[in-house]
Amino acid sequence: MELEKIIAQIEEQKNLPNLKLSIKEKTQAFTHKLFYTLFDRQTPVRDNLMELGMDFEVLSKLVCWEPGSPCQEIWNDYVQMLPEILEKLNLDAQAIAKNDPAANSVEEVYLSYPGFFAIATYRLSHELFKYGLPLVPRLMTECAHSITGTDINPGAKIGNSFFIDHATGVVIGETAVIEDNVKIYQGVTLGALTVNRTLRNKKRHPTIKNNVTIYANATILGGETVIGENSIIGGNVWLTKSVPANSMVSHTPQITIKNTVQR
Ligand SMILES: CC(=O)OC[C@H](N)C(=O)O
Repeated sequence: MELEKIIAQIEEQKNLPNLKLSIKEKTQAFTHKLFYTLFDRQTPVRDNLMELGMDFEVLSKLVCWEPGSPCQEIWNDYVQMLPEILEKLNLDAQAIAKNDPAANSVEEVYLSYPGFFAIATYRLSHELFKYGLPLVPRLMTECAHSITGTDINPGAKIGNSFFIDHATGVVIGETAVIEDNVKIYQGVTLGALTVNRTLRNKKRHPTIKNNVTIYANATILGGETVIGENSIIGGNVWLTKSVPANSMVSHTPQITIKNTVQR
């Protein structure tokens, strides 16, 4: 094929108004700068907030191409929300430090816990999601996903003192609701029963009530599935229906152990 034709073909398939990879790169930089502003002692808060405001202006010009969609004016309201978000994040960090015997200090939690970075990014993105800002909240949590392996949709609703330990492979869907003091471990999925476009904007991910613990690799599916408060969901459980408060749910596989020498 002639070079001119190849170029025309590639240009044609990129003919989508929002297909600008700079949006992704700028959102990643914005997410990291926000985290540094909130948690790095050596980062000057005043200067960084100014810079973030300018970064946000650039970003919002890139994503707000539909007339009437909310844009730059969000920033001032968002800054007003930061103390409340910070308070919630401190509760998350305390929940980790309080529950995990491997945590030596709260600094260690802020610096090293992938679950904390994922929750922080989720909480910071959820506010922008609530304002209706296109693309940016989703790209923020995707930035955390690529670093931590934890995929939390910015639309999920998550209460106070949320603890994700180890974090790799956790998936929390867009319409999941998680109440307070919930603990989850690596590989947990809070997902939809079926993936079907007609379920768009419908509640399709589970509700997890207060004080529930969900151990590694448990999969809980469905918008009507409610895990009652104080319940414990064991590792590898596959659950598609509700369980009442104070339930202990376990998966009991048969494991056979034989001596390889005696047989
Ligand atoms: C987490 C999950 O269920 O994902 C499936 C699909 N993306 C949905 O949101 O329904």
